[in-house]
This record gives sequence, C-alpha cells and structure tokens, in this order.
Amino acid sequence: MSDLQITRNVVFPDTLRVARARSLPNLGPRILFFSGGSALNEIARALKLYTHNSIHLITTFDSGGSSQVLREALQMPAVGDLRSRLMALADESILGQPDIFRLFSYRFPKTATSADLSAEYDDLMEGRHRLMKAISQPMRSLILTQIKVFEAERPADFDFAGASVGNLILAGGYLANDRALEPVLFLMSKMVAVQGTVRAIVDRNLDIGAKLSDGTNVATQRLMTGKEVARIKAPIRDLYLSEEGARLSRDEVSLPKRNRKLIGHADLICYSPGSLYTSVIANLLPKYTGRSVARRQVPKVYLPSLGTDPECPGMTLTDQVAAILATLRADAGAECPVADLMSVVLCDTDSFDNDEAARLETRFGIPLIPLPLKQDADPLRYDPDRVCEALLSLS
Ligand SMILES: C[C@H](OP(=O)(O)OP(=O)(O)OC[C@H]1O[C@@H](n2cnc3c(=O)[nH]c(N)nc32)[C@H](O)[C@@H]1O)C(=O)O
Repeated sequence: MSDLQITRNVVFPDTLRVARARSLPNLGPRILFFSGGSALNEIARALKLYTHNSIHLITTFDSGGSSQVLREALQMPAVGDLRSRLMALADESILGQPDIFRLFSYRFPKTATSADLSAEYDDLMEGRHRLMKAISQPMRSLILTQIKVFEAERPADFDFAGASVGNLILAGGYLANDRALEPVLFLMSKMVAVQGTVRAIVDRNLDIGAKLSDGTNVATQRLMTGKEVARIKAPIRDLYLSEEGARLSRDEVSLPKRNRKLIGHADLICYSPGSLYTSVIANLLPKYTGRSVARRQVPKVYLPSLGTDPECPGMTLTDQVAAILATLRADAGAECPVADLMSVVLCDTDSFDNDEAARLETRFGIPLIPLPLKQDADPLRYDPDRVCEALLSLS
C-alpha cells in the first residue's frame, strides 16, 4: 500500500457520485457501519440502491425481546439484529428469493394458544407449512436441516409466541456449526442474496455491563436502553463486555481478523444512529477495533440519533463524541489523533446548534455539518435516501 494521501472538497449531495453509485451499485463504495438493529435498517434497505458493498458490524449483546428467549434457552448470542439487517439488505427484486425472504421474516403470532403454536411449529419442522412448501429444493432441505438442529436442542417448554422463524434458523445453524454464527450468516446471506456483508462484531456469547457515573451497576443491555425498564438516571461512565456475568478485560475479547480486514478495506466508516452505548460503543470494545479504525485513512463519520437517546441522560453531542473517542482510544492509544478516529459529525439542519458546533470544534477539532437529513413527516426518523446521499458524497 502507498502512503500517498489525497484530500478533496465535498459537496452535499455530490450528484455525480450519487448518480454513479445508483447506476452501478454492484461497484459501489464499501461503507462500513458499526450498529445495532432498528435505527439503521431503513437506511440499509435504501443503501442497496447505491451500493452492494456496504459492511455491517453488528452487536450480538442484546438481552431483550425474542432474541433473549433464544439466548436463555440455548446460551447463544443475540441474533435478532443480525437477522433484521440480513433482511434489510436482501435482494427484494424479482431476481431475489421472495419465498425464502418471507419465511425468514415470519413471526409466530404473539397471542395464539400454545396448542396452535405447537401445531404451526410442527408444520414448519415437517416441511408442511405453507411458507416452507413455497420454497424450492435444495433450499428447503438446507433450511429444514437448521430447524431440525434447533428442534433437537431446544428446551421442551420453549415459548414460540412471537418467535421469529429467521432467528430459529440462525439458532439451528449456530448450533450445527459448533456454536459459530459466521457459517450460518454466510448461508443465510447467500439464500436471500444479501447485497452487502453482515457480520457479528465478535462470534462469542457475550453480554455488556455498565457502571453509571452515580456508581450504579447495570448488568445487561436490556436494562440500559430505557425501553423495557425505566431509563437510567445517570450517564454511563464505563461500558464493558462480560461472559456469564463476569467482566472481561479488553485483552480477553479480540475483534476477529476477518472483521479487522473489513475495516482495513472500508471506503468510509460510520458510527451509526441508534442507542449510543448498546448499539454503537459496544461494537468498539473488542481489542484491535480502535487501532484498526485509526489505521484506515478514510472519512469517519458520526451520525448521531435523532431525538433524545435514553442511554445518554444529560449528555451533550460533544459528550457523546467524547464517549466514542475514549472507547476507540482505549485501544488505539491515548495519544491517537482525533482525526484518525472521527473526521466529521453530520446532523440534521433542525438539530444544528451553533454553541455545540463550537464546542465540538474547540475540544476535538471535529466539524459539525448540518444537512437536511430527517424525514419531512417524522422528525425523529432519518430519511434513508438523504442519509445515503450524504454518506456517498463523503465516500
Ligand atoms: C432494543 C433496540 O435495539 P436496536 O434494535 O439495536 O435499536 P438501535 O440501537 O439500532 O436504535 C434504536 C434507537 O434509535 C433511535 N433512532 C434514531 N434515529 C432513528 C431513525 O432514523 N430511525 C429509527 N428507526 N430509529 C432511530 C430510536 O428512537 C431508538 O431509540 C432499541 O434500543 O430500541
């Protein structure tokens, strides 16, 4: 690799760059996201129109919802955010696999009787279910193989209410491959023709824990997000990975080489919108993550969540940037220049604050760029195309 560095002026949106990507998405840029699930899914779905080479490094530490039912039953990582990103990036055109997409996206009803749920699950497992019958061979057999492994390992009293079939298949594939997610992620990606790369940040069954600035300890993700339980009352001071309840040091959890390689080839790195700690910073905890980011000389963009993030009580935007930088520097080194870790913060024009921009510039030398990025109809949601065009302009 040469040491030559070039700089250029960016215009938003760069219409030529955007048009070029739209006409040749299979040759589009390798935009890499550190993210959780829901906040980036709509953007990921839109991104398929511009690039088929986006990269998604996703947390598997969630401890709520139907992923947690599987985690408790089978002692495995959380797969819900992985599945939803695979579906967001699936080829939904006529060239894709709509029957498989429908099966992977299907959820058992939340309110059915247990007898009805059992009957429907049996139909699925025996290949009689309408969604299964619609899938042609050999795909159907491949999928049934994963479900049968799940069936062999599941507890007899597993609760199917609201369970995602895609998650059950991921669980079966995880168990069938000596408790590794990568093989089944690869298989599922191929089956629905995913237009990008989706990876678990680490292929291990871990959790996150946190210490708040008021001294409170918070044991798992579910207790931090402010969705299923009351919001945390003080900012998170320290986020860490844990295994079976025991805190792990940074040296005990390494970013796999294959993920380091992806960072090493990225054309742009994005710290995504979503829960700051449980979806973004959690991804930055493994050893080698900060230094892999620092080494790659490409634009590094923070796109903060719209609205208030329940994980950040009392925190300003500059505090949020400080939290990301501190986590990266814990690995890349305290002296690592800010410019190697974050180049720019984008925000919606309506949330732009002059004082905050000045603080960010003074403390970290990072520009805050206001752009019209939110949806006209919903100020708490990004407009996927506007975000894609902004990122493409920078890539
Ligand atoms: C439990 C769940 O986790 P997860 O699905 O991983 O959620 P995320 O961390 O990805 O995001 C949830 C969080 O993000 C906020 N947000 C901000 N901007 C957007 C946006 O443009 N679209 C969208 N769907 N969400 C956005 C949102 O208000 C949530 O607070 C979880 O934490 O919910």
